[in-house]
Amino acid sequence: MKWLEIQVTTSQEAEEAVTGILYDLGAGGVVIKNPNDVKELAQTSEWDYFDPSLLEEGEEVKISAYFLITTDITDKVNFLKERIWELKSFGINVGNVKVEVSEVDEEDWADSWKKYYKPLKVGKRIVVRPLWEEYSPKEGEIVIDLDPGMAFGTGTHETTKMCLQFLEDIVKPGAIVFDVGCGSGILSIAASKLGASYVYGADVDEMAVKIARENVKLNGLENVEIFQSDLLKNFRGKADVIVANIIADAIIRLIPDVLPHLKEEGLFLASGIIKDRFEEVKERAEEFFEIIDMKEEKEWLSILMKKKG
Ligand SMILES: C[S@@+](CC[C@H](N)C(=O)[O-])C[C@H]1O[C@@H](n2cnc3c(N)ncnc32)[C@H](O)[C@@H]1O
Repeated sequence: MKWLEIQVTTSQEAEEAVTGILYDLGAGGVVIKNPNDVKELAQTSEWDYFDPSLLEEGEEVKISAYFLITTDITDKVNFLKERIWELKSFGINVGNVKVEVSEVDEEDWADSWKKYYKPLKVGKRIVVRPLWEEYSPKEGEIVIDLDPGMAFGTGTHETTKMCLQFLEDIVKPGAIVFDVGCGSGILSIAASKLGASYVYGADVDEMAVKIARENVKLNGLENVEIFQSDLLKNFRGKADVIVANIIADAIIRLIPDVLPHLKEEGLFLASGIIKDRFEEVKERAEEFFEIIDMKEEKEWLSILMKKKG
């Protein structure tokens, strides 16, 4: 299968914002090559082998986004350039920006991020282990085996990390958990390993459903069911915890449907909210929920809510 790649070379400072723009444009996948992440990983990790050539790269970040070949790429590139120009006008140093478009085979990019992806400890107990890496768990650790393929959810993104940290605290033994927008299945798998009695995870994207199912199998879990759904449409029953790590627009659309699917004392964890959109999400959420906790990393927010008293 052929894809169109838009590769943006930009500064460290603009990485998050440019990545957000590429996701907004509907990228089917985004691969970020940030030499600083690799350097940090090399210093802090305990892995036996590290490809030294990865340390030789400079400071510039390369963000590659992949689009179906049918996409009108000229419109996307023009929109991207305008938005980058806007960032500049807000005083963000975007560096020496380069935007390049090329045609690539799926196999070429679907695997290219793997060398940047190593076992990752998130929160107090969870370790996300890419399928191709060895890891010996320490006492008390919960290991999630994962091959995210082209689905979102490696555990490295702030929004996923914050969800995992929250789940560690809120998933009680025997809980029923709904994972809306499950991507690679990472949060569903985490919920199951944290003691949930049953987990339902769904994604609108067929590819994500397939990948999540494979990851559930890989982890040998029998209490996680993955299916296709637009938000909560195909979910039945009520949950103790509903987690949704999607973009702000989807969260706003989802909010009114959450309450009928939540048990009386249930918790709703909404993530993937870019700070600029917080007020909008909060206003809608507070019609139904009380915000009881929040986490913030870089420009992202995760909000924990319970039914209004
Ligand atoms: C940011 S990713 C989160 C993946 C994973 N849950 C994680 O935390 O890493 C958002 C996921 O939501 C899915 N998604 C977007 N809109 C959706 C919708 N309307 N209904 C269900 N899933 C949706 C996307 O396909 C994507 O897999």
